[in-house]
Amino acid sequence: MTDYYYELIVEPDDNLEVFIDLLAALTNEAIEESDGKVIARSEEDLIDVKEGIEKFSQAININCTITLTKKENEDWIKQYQESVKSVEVGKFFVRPSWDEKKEDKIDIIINPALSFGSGHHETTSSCLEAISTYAKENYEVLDVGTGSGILAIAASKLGCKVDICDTDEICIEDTKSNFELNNSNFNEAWIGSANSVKDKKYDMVIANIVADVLMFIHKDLKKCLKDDGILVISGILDKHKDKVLKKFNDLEQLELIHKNEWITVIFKNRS
Ligand SMILES: C[S@@+](CC[C@H](N)C(=O)[O-])C[C@H]1O[C@@H](n2cnc3c(N)ncnc32)[C@H](O)[C@@H]1O
Repeated sequence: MTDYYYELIVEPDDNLEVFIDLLAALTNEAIEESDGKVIARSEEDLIDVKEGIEKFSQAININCTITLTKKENEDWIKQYQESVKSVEVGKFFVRPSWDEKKEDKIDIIINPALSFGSGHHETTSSCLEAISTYAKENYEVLDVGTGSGILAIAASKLGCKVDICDTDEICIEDTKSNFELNNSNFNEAWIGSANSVKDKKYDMVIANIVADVLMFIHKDLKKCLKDDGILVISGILDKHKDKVLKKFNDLEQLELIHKNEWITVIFKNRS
């Protein structure tokens, strides 16, 4: 990338379309139309293009304001990368791959992508806290609605054996890539939800979805818990807290984490 680029702004009093066609013909760069102006930007100096347009506007007798400015080139990729922040939560340090890891924390790499779960959202960070506190080595864990896979990766880095599911196929693909990126392993992955679990029972089930879906799949979540298994549910706006707690009152509430308007609840199955 060069240190500078050139911006040519052409503002005719009339017949803008003709000037758009001319500018498109005179330069290989993408051009932009905005508020009666046509703009070209290039790392070339565009002086010849400017002169060509001046001659043309004189020839067809249309008054045209033409400005050519040399501008400093920004490093957009660097700026974008700097806008994606790492986040420290519980035992974990979640970072994009271009940031340094933190020595005293468990490293999780998540690069920005379409799937939900960068660690910044209150619901994800509360679940990471819950995993920090309640997940134990060799636990069988199911992550329902895995998104980017962040929670499953966190559990796997604590020595748990994780299964993952999401109704969105893209999330399953993203999660698989993120496991690779983190040199971690999962056990089983499927497109779908907790109702696909047949006889398996888990030490811990995590579901960061939304209140109505959690209530809808309540029986499926409970069914795949071991007798004293831990259930973490999140994605619940505090205005839905009472109805969700009522639905899940067949489990013992261990903890409720409140972050801004979001709540996360940790339950223990009643044997
Ligand atoms: C809020 S994101 C959570 C992502 C990640 N687990 C986290 O904590 O950041 C919710 C995810 O649940 C998935 N989802 C929605 N309904 C679901 C259902 N009934 N069963 C499984 N996954 C579901 C969505 O596709 C989405 O990826």
